[in-house]
Amino acid sequence: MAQKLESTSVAVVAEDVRRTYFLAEPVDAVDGISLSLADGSFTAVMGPSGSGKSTLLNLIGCLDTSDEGRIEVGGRAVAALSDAERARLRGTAIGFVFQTFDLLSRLTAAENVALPMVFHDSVRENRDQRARTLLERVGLGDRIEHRPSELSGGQRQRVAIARALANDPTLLLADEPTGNLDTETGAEIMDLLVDLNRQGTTILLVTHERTIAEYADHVVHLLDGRIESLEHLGDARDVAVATDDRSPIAEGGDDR
Ligand SMILES: Nc1ncnc2c1ncn2[C@@H]1O[C@H](COP(=O)(O)OP(=O)(O)OP(=O)(O)O)[C@@H](O)[C@H]1O
Repeated sequence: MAQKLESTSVAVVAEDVRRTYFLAEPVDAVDGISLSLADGSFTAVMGPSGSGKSTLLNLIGCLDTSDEGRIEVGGRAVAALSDAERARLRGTAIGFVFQTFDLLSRLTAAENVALPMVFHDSVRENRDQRARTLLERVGLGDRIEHRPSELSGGQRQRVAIARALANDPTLLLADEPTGNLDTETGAEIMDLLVDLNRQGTTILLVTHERTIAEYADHVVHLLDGRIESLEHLGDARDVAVATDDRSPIAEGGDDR
């Protein structure tokens, strides 16, 4: 088992990460979390409201910075990066999908998807072509010129996923991506995420729904900003998630 872990490349490492918010009184939103996600893994983060799920995701996604501890994404320690380097890492290696889709309402689906490519490819034709390809990949080849208001919730989330893939990230972070969708549409979005994961994208997803978490291979349960437990689902055989000592968390599956 240890051998398998050593041979697995790691997409994300968090070591004793802490984030405290100071309002009326200090809140330890993330209170010493250590975690390592293997390349190509699919992990869900669950926990009650306020347990630190979104804060953890935002720290890993370089949308926020930790007060203590170390986070590495794709082998790069994010604290050591300048603001510009961190923005570049966020814009190239990481894709984000949010509950509220966050599309620009005046832009078409293709324009929304092409937007993050502006800084990476100066040729408009290339961007347009890639946006079309990505929209086809998420099953929206016939909705390329539609604006968000002309799309269903599930279609909007597909556009958001295509946009998250714009710069070919290795890590996809999804915060309650099915939270605004009915059960059936949510299941379609999860099938799409499973497909992307099978094609190699590492996925870290926040959800409060057990049925959604069960699409992942691993579940991290948070409570009060700490990891309460880790769970390996189905036939997840690799030790894709490990805590501080990087040792296997559970009977990881060699004998399942
Ligand atoms: N910007 C902020 N300023 C102050 N406190 C914050 C801020 N963001 C989060 N918190 C607090 O940090 C704690 C963790 O919040 P977080 O949003 O990470 O929880 P969560 O598990 O994602 O919750 P939910 O399931 O309700 O979205 C909560 O107590 C919250 O009130």
